[in-house]
Amino acid sequence: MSDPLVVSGVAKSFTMHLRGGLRLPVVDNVIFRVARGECVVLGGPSGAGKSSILKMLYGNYAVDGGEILVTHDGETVDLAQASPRQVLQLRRSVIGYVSQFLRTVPRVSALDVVAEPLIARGQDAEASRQQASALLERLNLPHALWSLPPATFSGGEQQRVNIARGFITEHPVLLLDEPTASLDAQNRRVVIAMIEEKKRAGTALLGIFHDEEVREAVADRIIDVTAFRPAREAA
Ligand SMILES: Nc1ncnc2c1ncn2[C@@H]1O[C@H](COP(=O)(O)OP(=O)(O)OP(=O)(O)O)[C@@H](O)[C@H]1O
Repeated sequence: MSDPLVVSGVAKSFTMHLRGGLRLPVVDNVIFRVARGECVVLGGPSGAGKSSILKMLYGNYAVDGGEILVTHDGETVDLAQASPRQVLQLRRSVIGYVSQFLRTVPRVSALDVVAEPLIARGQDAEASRQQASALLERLNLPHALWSLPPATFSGGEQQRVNIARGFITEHPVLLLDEPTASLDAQNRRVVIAMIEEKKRAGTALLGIFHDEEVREAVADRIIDVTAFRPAREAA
């Protein structure tokens, strides 16, 4: 059976249009795979390209070349070549993403922000809210906040809403961009346990974790992204 995520030969550079079209190569020949039930961590210093790789794998950044093969139910799609419509389909059913910061929607309660991905997939609204409640409870979000829009929440509270929203579905591939950066030790431990459960359920996880304790606890493998540093072009 193919691994859910196979990346090969991926390259990315940014073109700075406001600086006379200056080209900034970020990564080149990115190559790795993530198996079911495995948590692979992207490591390397600030600016090495870790977030850029995650964003390419979620279809937020276009790639300059290479393949991002995503396999689910025996069907393989090259996300690097996928149409916007295919990317949206993949996000709905195959690739989940916990970004570093929650994108808040005015007037939508924390509970509904968390339940929404299940409701969007056709699950009964009440059952979805119950699942959302269980996750918010587990992540120690005070009950008083559940009915409020998260825009005014603290960084750590928003991050816990974001984690609950990302973990509520059963996407076979889950991308995590520093999900524990604003959390206290108790909630970091909750997230570690939630990641372990996803692994046992067969999810392929790929994440960035600056917190060493979390990284050591969850990582099956650490990939040093500096291995994909592009050869600098002659000035
Ligand atoms: N949208 C963008 N436009 C221009 N340059 C960008 C863009 N996104 C990232 N970069 C550049 O790409 C390089 C890699 O950034 P990236 O955020 O992927 O690094 P990182 O390894 O995740 O860093 P950190 O650990 O600090 O989050 C940086 O030099 C950054 O300035």
